[in-house]
Amino acid sequence: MNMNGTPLAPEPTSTGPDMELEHRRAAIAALGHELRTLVDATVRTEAAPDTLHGVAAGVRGLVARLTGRRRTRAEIPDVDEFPGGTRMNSPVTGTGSPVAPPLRVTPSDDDGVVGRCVLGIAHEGPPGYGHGGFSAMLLDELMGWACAAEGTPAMTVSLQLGYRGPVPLETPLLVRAGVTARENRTLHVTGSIATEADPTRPLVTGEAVFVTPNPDHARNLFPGM
Ligand SMILES: CCCCC/C=C\C/C=C\C/C=C\C/C=C\CCCC(=O)SCCNC(=O)CCNC(=O)[C@H](O)C(C)(C)COP(=O)(O)OP(=O)(O)OC[C@H]1O[C@@H](n2cnc3c(N)ncnc32)[C@H](O)[C@@H]1OP(=O)(O)O
Repeated sequence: MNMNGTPLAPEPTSTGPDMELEHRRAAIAALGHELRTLVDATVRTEAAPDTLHGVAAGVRGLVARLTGRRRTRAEIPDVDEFPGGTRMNSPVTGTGSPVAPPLRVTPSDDDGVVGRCVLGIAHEGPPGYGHGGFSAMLLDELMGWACAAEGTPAMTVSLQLGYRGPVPLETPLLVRAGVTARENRTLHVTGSIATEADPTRPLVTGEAVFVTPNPDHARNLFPGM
């Protein structure tokens, strides 16, 4: 199973096309890391309006430097592995994403998968706590990884959450997900979010149904697959 690594990808160790891929991923992750720092600084700053206008102009200049071909809707980038692997710009796991925490996914000691991340002020709902929608995103994503880890990539058709306690920001979090039952193309998945410091007290629990699209449907949905 492919894992999402640390914010800055490791130094390339392979040769040829693999090295080029690692270089591209490292560059995407490096930009993502700086953008997340910018996002965090942006949502925290109390700088004067003149400073904010100056920074906005600087950012406009940076956007103009991202020239060349842009990927089209539904195109699968060559740095990605789909389905069930690295997604550099995923809003949840993507090390290149400005908004992803990003969630780092590893296999669990027991069945299923584990995700680790820290939410920041950019992910805030109630002051000091994570937005409930972000909790849903973390769980939905990790549940998808649990399906993929079993060799059956699938899409969410239903997701039910219990919010038992607020999820603290700037606190290491432990997300868990595992497939509990399957019937043909339908998978039942459960998951939870807790803090690393208190892993047995779930703050959010989830139950979901995932379905692996039939092959014709999958080809229609993901023509680039
Ligand atoms: C082999 C190709 C694999 C293709 C790759 C597929 C997915 C890969 C995607 C990501 C995997 C990678 C990593 C995971 C990362 C992130 C996870 C994020 C997850 C998401 O963010 S994902 C976005 C939100 N998600 C949607 O956008 C789905 C909208 N949906 C549909 O596009 C269709 O729904 C579809 C295509 C899923 C199935 O369509 P279909 O035509 O293939 O299948 P069909 O309709 O026949 O249903 C088959 C059986 O599911 C049962 N069923 C249906 N709905 C149900 C419900 N609500 N509750 C309980 N059971 C339900 C039926 O009752 C039937 O059961 P039965 O067979 O027993 O009668």
